[in-house]
Amino acid sequence: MVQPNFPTVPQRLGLYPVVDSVEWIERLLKAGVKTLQLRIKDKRDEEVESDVSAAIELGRRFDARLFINDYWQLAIKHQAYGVHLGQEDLETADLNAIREAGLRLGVSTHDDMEIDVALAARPSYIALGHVFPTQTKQMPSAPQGLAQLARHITRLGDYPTVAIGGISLERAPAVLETGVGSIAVVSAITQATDWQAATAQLLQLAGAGDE
Ligand SMILES: Cc1ncc(COP(=O)(O)OP(=O)(O)O)c(N)n1
Ligand SMILES: Cc1ncsc1CCOP(=O)(O)O
Ligand SMILES: [Mg+2]
Repeated sequence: MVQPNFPTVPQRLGLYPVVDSVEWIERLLKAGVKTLQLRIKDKRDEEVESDVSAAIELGRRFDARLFINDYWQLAIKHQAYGVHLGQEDLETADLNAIREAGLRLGVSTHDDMEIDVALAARPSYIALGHVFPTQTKQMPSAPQGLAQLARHITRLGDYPTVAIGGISLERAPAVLETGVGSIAVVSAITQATDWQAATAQLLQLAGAGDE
């Protein structure tokens, strides 16, 4: 079986909130979250650098696994725990630079072919999505559903995996049943009427990740 060729992550990353501000990062760290992502879209590096560096600093202070979405050069510059990249991002990012800087790498996939591409890069984890319909991001493909997710998890064996897309509190147990090591969520937390209660319940279900 293929092994990561990037610094490793725990096999189970647990609850993995994906949020778009330093304020959310700080709140979630204070709530006990240990794996999380700063996902700011469509801004220039100069516009996001102070947020990226503040989030990384917070992640370090709370001894958490903070991934930066897309902005891999800033992630290297400020020494993030890791970077998350999609399939198109893989075409332009300098993976050797990310590896040599000691950052973990997560890669998005949506089907078997994209899993082949991701495995060729041997990242630290592979994200599988979108599992259910989502309002958060326009997706060009159909949701893969639980049966396909379970098939992908079986295919990937011990490789660290993350499920994403439409995962609500109600759906989380069935997603975790597939054996996936982590559930990445946006709206389940950021749109919850009580985000603290939602985070606590999701942490209870998925855990904060292995040490
Ligand atoms: C954990 C996780 N999985 C998937 C994604 C999506 O990444 P990508 O396909 O590059 O799309 P954008 O998030 O950049 O719009 C993610 N961010 N995190
Ligand atoms: C960023 C991303 N990538 C695939 S689905 C998704 C959004 C997930 O958001 P939600 O948890 O609100 O469905
Ligand atoms: Mg991306």
